[in-house]
Amino acid sequence: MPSKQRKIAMMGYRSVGKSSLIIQFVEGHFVDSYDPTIENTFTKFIRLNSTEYEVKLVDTAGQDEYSIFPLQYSMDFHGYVLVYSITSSKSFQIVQIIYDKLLDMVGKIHVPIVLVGNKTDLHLERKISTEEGKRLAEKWNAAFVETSAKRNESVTDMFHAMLSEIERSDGHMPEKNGCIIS
Ligand SMILES: Nc1nc2c(ncn2[C@@H]2O[C@H](COP(=O)(O)OP(=O)(O)OP(=O)(O)O)[C@@H](O)[C@H]2O)c(=O)[nH]1
Repeated sequence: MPSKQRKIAMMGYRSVGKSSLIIQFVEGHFVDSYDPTIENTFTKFIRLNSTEYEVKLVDTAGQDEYSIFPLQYSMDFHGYVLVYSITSSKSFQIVQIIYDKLLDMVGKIHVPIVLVGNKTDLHLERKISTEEGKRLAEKWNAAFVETSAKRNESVTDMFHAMLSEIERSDGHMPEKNGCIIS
């Protein structure tokens, strides 16, 4: 069987770790330096639940409250990973603004989304509790994962959760009562 093609956008405030999560997942290492992204696309083949996927991950430029939702990300995407850093309240606000704009632009009631709280290794600097993240994901009917790109914690789970959300919205998986990995 040919592999299923999936196109996923990574969105969120600046410096929350979008590129680091993708690079950890695709290349298996952590980049300590910070190089702001304009746009990059990565491809990875994954086997999950006996299905072969060709996953295209689009790493987008960090957004803020003033950014206009880029039109090109409202079409042809199967799912969205919305990332904040658990050390940044601002990034948690921004992810909610991005969500509202995304729903307006896509024009569908349900969009497959995984909410990701990254940088769990920085627990002494934590500003957003796991509970707050979970509550927001429940409100959106999205999956929720806390990750550390640095320590490679739950990074694979997070991308698998994204593929499962997409299958679910295609009607290929049972309805869930909140998919939470933390
Ligand atoms: N401690 C820690 N640092 C991280 C983690 N993930 C990313 N970083 C660091 O955070 C900084 C920003 O990471 P990026 O992956 O470039 O963030 P980004 O969201 O792609 O940034 P933009 O391109 O500006 O949107 C870098 O210095 C990373 O090394 C993590 O899990 N833990």
